[in-house]
Amino acid sequence: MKKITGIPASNGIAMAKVYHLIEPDLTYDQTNTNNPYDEVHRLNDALHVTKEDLQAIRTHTENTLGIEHAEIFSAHLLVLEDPEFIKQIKDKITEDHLSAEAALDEVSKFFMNLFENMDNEYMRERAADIKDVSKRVMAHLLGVTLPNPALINEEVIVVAHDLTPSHTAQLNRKYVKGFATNIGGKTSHSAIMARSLEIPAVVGTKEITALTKQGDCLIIDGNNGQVIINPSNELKEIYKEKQIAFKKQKQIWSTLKNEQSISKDGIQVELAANIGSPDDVRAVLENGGEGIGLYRTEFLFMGKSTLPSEDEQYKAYKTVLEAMNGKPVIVRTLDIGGDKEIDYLQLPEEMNPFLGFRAIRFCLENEHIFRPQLRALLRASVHGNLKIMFPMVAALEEFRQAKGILLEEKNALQDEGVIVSPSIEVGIMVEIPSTAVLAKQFAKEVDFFSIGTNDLIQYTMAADRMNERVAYLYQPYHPAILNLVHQVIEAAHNEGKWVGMCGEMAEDPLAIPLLLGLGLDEFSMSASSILPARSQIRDLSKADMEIVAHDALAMGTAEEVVSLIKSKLK
Ligand SMILES: C=C(OP(=O)(O)O)C(=O)O
Ligand SMILES: [Mg+2]
Repeated sequence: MKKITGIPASNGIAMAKVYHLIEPDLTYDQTNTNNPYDEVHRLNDALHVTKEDLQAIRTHTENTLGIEHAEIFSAHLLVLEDPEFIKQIKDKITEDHLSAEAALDEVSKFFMNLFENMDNEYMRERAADIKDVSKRVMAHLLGVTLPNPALINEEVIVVAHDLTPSHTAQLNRKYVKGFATNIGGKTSHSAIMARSLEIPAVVGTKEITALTKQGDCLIIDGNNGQVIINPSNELKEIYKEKQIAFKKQKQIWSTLKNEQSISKDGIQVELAANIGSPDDVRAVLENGGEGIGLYRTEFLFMGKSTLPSEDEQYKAYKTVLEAMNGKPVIVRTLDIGGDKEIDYLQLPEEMNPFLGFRAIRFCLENEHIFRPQLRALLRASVHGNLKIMFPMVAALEEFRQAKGILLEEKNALQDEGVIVSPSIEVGIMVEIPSTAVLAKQFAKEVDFFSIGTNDLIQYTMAADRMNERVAYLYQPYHPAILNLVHQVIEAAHNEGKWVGMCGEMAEDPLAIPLLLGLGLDEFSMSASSILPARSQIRDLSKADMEIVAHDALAMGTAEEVVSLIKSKLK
């Protein structure tokens, strides 16, 4: 038995077998061969088993996650069956006497290069398919096993160095009972995903992959970050009790499902949810969400091999708007970059991806991707209460340009006779310090702000949100952050605009009293945090919290702020 501690990322307790989601080393030594015949034979075998793997994954994915998620594997099968691709690999073996591994590597790199440089989006996307298929064939040639998260069919806790959003998109909630990762923080996407799937997670453990092996028994406590490897029977019993207690607490919270989010002294706020796909709406409604405060649309673009069409997007937005039945739904336009990669877009690697070509910067330069998304949103707007939000806005010109494109598309649709809602609010995320500092000027032009503290904290403190070594500097309660939040709320209220927060800070029980005191109008969080937050707010007096917040703004360190809140919450 061994205990380690990581960063608690999603509430709840899980106990199950370890499933290692670890990418193996695919480097090879042998580059030449004296037996081309044997090498071709090895290649044929590897192609054959890869095909069987892909067919099995496709069927399983289709049955568990739906046909849309399975499409990517059909595209991969097409690559595998491409006669030209296979012929060239075999020629390299028979004519140049390369080993099967070297021949596969050379030919797939050649085709990837060719497709990446084509002036055709569709062909560029094929490069990502080739990369994926070659990886599978290579693994078979080397006799190593690639993880296939889509094939999990028993209860497990996924253990990984990190979980990419495309990995998490393939996970089946029925079987995956929790995550534990080496790296990441509370606001890394694996953590956010765990919360939206409502499964316990502990991230940033540094060494969980090294300390466990496939099939070990694991307990993770997402409430305090504890991870126990191969626990004693006694400890298993203790944790079973804890699981029961947590369930009971959830039942008490559930009585607040249809209640208002109103403080002890009668001030009402809105408790909304962050979602990543239409499937998440069910949990929002079950947890008494009063709206969607952030729909992260990038997940529509991930876990597949091509861009989603305008119609596909329209259907997703319409589904969410209809399901929310007139409650506000804030849809954020595509926010890729940073840790959110989309393979088929083939974006060049950057030295500092979090400071690079991402989100609104990418969309404004790729109108062929931005405009269809805006059209899909405008068309869907008649099905509910839509608000559109632009991510990572650093300068007023970006907002003006994005809004200009939105208006052009609105006019174009109306000219085509399409009805568009006349009352769509258009706002921005405040997640870059320049925008928080200039909130007064922005507030004259936007309809609302939603503060994205996940990024605002990392940019203000210059501390990567993914890096557990600088996690000590990633301080939501730092007076610098509180002063920025205060400034944004004041600027908006002076212009009669409202302010929400969709960063993870909005669900933090220590931050909620301060945010209420600072006058935040809307708190958007993972669905499972809504009821505990409602319970907390109903016990707080806004007038008292205004005094606490005022004192906190004048403090010098996060530690002082935390002691202040703790003393007031006793
Ligand atoms: C909500 C935010 O956006 P994301 O976590 O998707 O970057 C944020 O930055 O706070
Ligand atoms: Mg962000």
